[in-house]
Amino acid sequence: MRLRIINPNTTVAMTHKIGEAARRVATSDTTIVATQPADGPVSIESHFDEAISAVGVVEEVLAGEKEATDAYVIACFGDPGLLAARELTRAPVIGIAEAAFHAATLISTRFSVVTTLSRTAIIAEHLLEQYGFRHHCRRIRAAEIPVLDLEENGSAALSRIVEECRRARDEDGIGAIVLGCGGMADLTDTISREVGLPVIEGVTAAVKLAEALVGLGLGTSKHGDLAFPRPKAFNGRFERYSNL
Ligand SMILES: NC(=O)NC1=NC(=O)NC1=O
Repeated sequence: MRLRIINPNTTVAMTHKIGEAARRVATSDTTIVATQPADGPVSIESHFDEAISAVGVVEEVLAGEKEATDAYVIACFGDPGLLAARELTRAPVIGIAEAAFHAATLISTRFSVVTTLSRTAIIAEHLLEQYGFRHHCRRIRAAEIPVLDLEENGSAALSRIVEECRRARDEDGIGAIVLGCGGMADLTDTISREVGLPVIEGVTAAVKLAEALVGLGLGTSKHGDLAFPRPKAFNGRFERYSNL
């Protein structure tokens, strides 16, 4: 199968990191295509960044539809553009937050999230509510690191994430920790060893869920609200979306 993993921000180094993490867990007959939009924010740390990045996600799904793509992963913890992307394809589209929450509830009754900046915590909170996992999550913590610090060798990012994971382990009464950023895709093993709890990271969880859905012959339902958008005219810079 061909899996397109979309980094919704425009930082190529993070796309490569996400792609490598995905390839480490994918089966031998899964081809991973890791991409990012040409236009958009270098990192996603606010509602505004999310809104702009959703257009890039849509562009990447439209591109994937021209290449016989079997599944898509949206590799940003806010799952930007997830439902819009699902309307554009019959393939499964999985967000890394949604995937991580599902995986966490299958191995623990309670989990905490450790994300980047506390101002993005509300985005994860909204997703927990939307996906029905609110009562499984004890707390959404932030290591207070800008997303792109995760790309800086020698930054304090890893130590701050580990510290916050240790606090979650000791204070939250949980069985697992969810890492709240696609940029943490390469940190799972290190953090799990340091903290001594199962650590779930959304990129790898989403890849395996995508493989499972494709293996079951399941894709995005076209009955109801995820049907293809009604053809219509779009004006201005979005004219290319007319009558999709
Ligand atoms: N909570 C987050 O840090 N989300 C993210 N921002 C990005 O640019 N990628 C993410 O996964």
